[in-house]
Amino acid sequence: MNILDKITRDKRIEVNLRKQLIPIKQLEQSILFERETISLAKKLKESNTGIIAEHKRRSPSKQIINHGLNGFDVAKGYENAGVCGMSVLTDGKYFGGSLDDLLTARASCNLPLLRKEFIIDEYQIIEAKAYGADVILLIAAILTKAEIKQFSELAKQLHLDVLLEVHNEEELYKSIMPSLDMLGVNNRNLKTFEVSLETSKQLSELIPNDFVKVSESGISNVEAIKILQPYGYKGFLIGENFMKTDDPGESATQFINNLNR
Ligand SMILES: O=C(O)c1ccccc1NCC(=O)[C@H](O)[C@H](O)COP(=O)(O)O
Repeated sequence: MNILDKITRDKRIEVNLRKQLIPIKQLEQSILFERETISLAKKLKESNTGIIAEHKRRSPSKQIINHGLNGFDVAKGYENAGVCGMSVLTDGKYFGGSLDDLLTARASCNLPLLRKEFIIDEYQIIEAKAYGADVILLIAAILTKAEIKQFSELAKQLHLDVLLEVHNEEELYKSIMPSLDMLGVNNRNLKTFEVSLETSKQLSELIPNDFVKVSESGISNVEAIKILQPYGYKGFLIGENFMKTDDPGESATQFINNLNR
């Protein structure tokens, strides 16, 4: 059983409980459900830097990254740094995140917010909208082609952008469909947790130009971005590199300043 199998096994139990606690009708009545969303894909297309900065407290590969930060400061700091969007991990068991982290980010900034979650049920997409997200993540490795279609079409009806994440060619081929906005290549091998930019390089030419290309994980310096931009990547998802510092916003500011130099 790999880490994604374990996470999705636990997620099914969690989502079934959540559905009983807060029915869909109640989510649909939340104030944020009516909010006009902001397109991350559009922001990335218009940007020269393309940074999506993540709120990530811990992870299966690194354990604790940073537990002591105030979510408000992180979101405000990222916004002041000039990032294009913010990713908020909402999984509790493996990443120490929560939907409260998403709400805090929503209350603190006007960035497009990605709900970084292991989505296996339509309920989580409605929940994402009700808690202020603008974008959802769909992970090809844990979904069938039919689920990717069903979930991405629901997201589009709710005016949410869709970032579809792949790790290899097979996942990419099964996923390409018009209801996606961004295709993300995850550089982290989920069996070994090793990260390699080669994954992004190798898959780039197989991604049709209709989608905004995003490279995810293991990006720890500006050089990595300079290497990936010629492969057509417009978005760069960075978590640990910013979150391991005492001031992720300041770290993102310095990173973007270096990128613009
Ligand atoms: O980060 C992990 O260890 C991890 C393990 C299993 C599934 C997903 C995982 N991470 C989620 C992400 O995709 C990253 O948080 C994101 O791409 C940022 O990565 P990084 O910049 O390397 O923190």
